[in-house]
Order: sequence, then C-alpha cells, then structure tokens
Amino acid sequence: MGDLSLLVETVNFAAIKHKAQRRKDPEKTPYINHPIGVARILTEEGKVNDLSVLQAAILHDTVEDTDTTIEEIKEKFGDKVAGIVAEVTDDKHLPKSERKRLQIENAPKKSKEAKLVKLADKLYNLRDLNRATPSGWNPKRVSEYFKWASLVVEGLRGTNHQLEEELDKLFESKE
Ligand SMILES: Nc1nc2c(ncn2[C@@H]2O[C@H](COP(=O)(O)OP(=O)(O)O)[C@@H](OP(=O)(O)OP(=O)(O)O)[C@H]2O)c(=O)[nH]1
Ligand SMILES: [Mn+2]
Repeated sequence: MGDLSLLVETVNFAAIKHKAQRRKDPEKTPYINHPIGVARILTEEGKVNDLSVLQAAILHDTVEDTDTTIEEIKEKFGDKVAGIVAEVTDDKHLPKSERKRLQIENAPKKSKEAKLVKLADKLYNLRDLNRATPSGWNPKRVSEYFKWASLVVEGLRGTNHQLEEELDKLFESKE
C-alpha cells in the first residue's frame, strides 16, 4: 500500500477505535482530535516525515485507552509502528502514581521515534490545558501536570529542537 493510503487507513482505524471517547474539556471534544493534532505537531512544527512515526502518533493512545491490542496493530500496521506504540503505552494495571513515576524514569531510555511521539503528545496536552481546564481539575492539578510533564520532557531532550523549544516556552510562561 502507498504511504498516503496507509496514513488514511491509520487515521480511519484510530477514529473507529476512539469513536465513543471524548476529551475531558467542558466541550467534550471528540478524542480523535488529540491523536490527529499530535501527528500534525510532528509534521508542521517538528518537520517529521517518517511515516511510521506519524502512524504511531495517530495510534498512540489506542492501546492505552481502548480495546486495541499491540498484536492487532502489529498485524495491521507492522512491527515498527507496533513497537513505537508499545513504547508510548502506559501499563494501566499499575497505580497512577507508579505510571507517572515510570514515565519520568523511562523517558531517556526510549527510541528516537518514541521520544518524538512523546514530545508532541506533551506539547499538545499542555497547550490544551492552557486552552481549557478539564472538568473537575483545580489549578493545583493543572500546575502539578505542568511540573510532572517538564520532568518527563527532561528525559526526552536532544530529539527535536523545534518541539523542545515550544515546550520550553510553555514551561517558562508558568514560572
Ligand atoms: N490537557 C488535557 N488532557 C486531556 C483532556 N482530555 C483527555 N486528556 C488526557 O488526559 C491525560 C492527562 O490526565 P491525567 O489525569 O494526568 O492522566 P490519566 O488520564 O491517565 O488519568 C492525557 O493522557 P495522555 O495523552 O495519555 O498523556 P500523558 O498525560 O499520560 O502523558 C490527556 O491526553 C483535555 O481536555 N485536556
Ligand atoms: Mn496522548
């Protein structure tokens, strides 16, 4: 299959998987806006054109947040994409505090491809926090998310100058 068809196939797969899910903002934005936006940050701001990375960005929350398995992604999109998605998937069986701690600890050990997806994911989510507060979040929770995200990003540095610079602007604005 050609690159464009593959990318469309990937977006379609993720849209079906996330179809019942909404973001936590007061408008309840369709969840799929997030993975599409993460991929767009990579193309437009990160100047990334590696198809597997863009596919992994589109798919990055399917295993963590829907019934999708890594096996299913492997069968449909191959080992490389499945490998990157696996690297950016938190183990939801672990307690939240442990998952958050592991993101900080494991960030530096990730592949360049997984680091790119994680940088774009954090950039999207932090911008989204500045745009609208998720339902039920107080200012303390927002500021703790910023602090935690900055620690994860520390372990992802040296991967994409543009994305890191955009993240730094957000962190500086919070100081
Ligand atoms: N800023 C923001 N985030 C929202 C919104 N709706 C859903 N999310 C998701 O919530 C997650 C952050 O919230 P937390 O309370 O820290 O995590 P949790 O969902 O695992 O409990 C992110 O998951 P993630 O993408 O897996 O990233 P990560 O935070 O685990 O790195 C983000 O995509 C929204 O309206 N605004
Ligand atoms: Mn995400």
